[in-house]
Amino acid sequence: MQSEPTINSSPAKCLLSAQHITHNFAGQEVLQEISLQIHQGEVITLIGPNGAGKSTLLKILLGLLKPSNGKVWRDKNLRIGFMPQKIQIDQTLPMTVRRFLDLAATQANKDSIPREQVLDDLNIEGLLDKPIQKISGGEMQRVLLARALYTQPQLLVLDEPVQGVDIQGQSEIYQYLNQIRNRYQFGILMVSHDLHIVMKHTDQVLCLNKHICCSGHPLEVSQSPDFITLFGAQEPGIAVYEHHHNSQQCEHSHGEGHIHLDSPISFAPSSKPDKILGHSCSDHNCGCSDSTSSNKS
Ligand SMILES: Nc1ncnc2c1ncn2[C@@H]1O[C@H](COP(=O)(O)OP(=O)(O)OP(=O)(O)O)[C@@H](O)[C@H]1O
Repeated sequence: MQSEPTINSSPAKCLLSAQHITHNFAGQEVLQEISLQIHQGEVITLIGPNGAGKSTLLKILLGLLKPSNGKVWRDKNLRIGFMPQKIQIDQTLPMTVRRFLDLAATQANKDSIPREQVLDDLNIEGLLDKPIQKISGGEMQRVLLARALYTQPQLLVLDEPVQGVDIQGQSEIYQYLNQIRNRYQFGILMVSHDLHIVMKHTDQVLCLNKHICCSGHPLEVSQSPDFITLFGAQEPGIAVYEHHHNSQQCEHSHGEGHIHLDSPISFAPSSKPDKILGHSCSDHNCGCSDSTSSNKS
């Protein structure tokens, strides 16, 4: 049984819950009986091979796709910042990065991350007046992340956020996500193929191959036979992040007065992003079981 995520020893608020999601495309089953929950301040990473159903599951959780069966519940008025895997923009559309970001901007509130800070943190100021079609793949990832943050999210949903980013940039993005999660208590759900970096910056790993093969703390998942079958054993030199809890307080997930930021991350102009690239909660009651939106078909 998973322990409840805590912020200052109080159970963290559930942001989203999916129960028994199944999905078929033209009669072919691509998701089977998926259940999960995401809480405030929690990072869940979805891993799985190509075609495992990761993007399909995200679309269902976001409400962009109706599942063939199952229910998705979202907290009332939940603001979700979504970073898609890729985005198609017409080459002839006259659109600067600034305009692209402003289209996503919503009214700031006292708990939200300031837009100027997002631009500064992600080192985007120098890109603002460029046509969006002219920026590099790695720059685009930073712009897409900034766009997701401009929506003042309570939940960030990131589909392969480091795709196309160089190794240093990948590490910077994951560290940055970790910092802002600690500071603003977002929930984060992300898809990644990058196992050992992800392991360091996630609370729960959910390993998907149409169904949930294994899930839980990164250390447990990395030793699970199902995980090893899918991804192979982790090399001895790869350190898996250990996240220590006790029943009273979480060392890493903190509310006011308990913020532990790592050293500030800077996305150095010299780092030229180039071409590179949970748990199953069915047994874990977070109080979200009252489903308000049934998508049963
Ligand atoms: N709109 C669609 N119509 C029919 N089949 C689809 C559709 N979208 C996805 N699929 C199929 O569903 C399966 C899961 O696709 P999905 O994109 O969710 O996988 P994924 O885990 O995100 O893969 P990847 O790691 O390659 O991005 C694949 O077999 C894919 O071909």
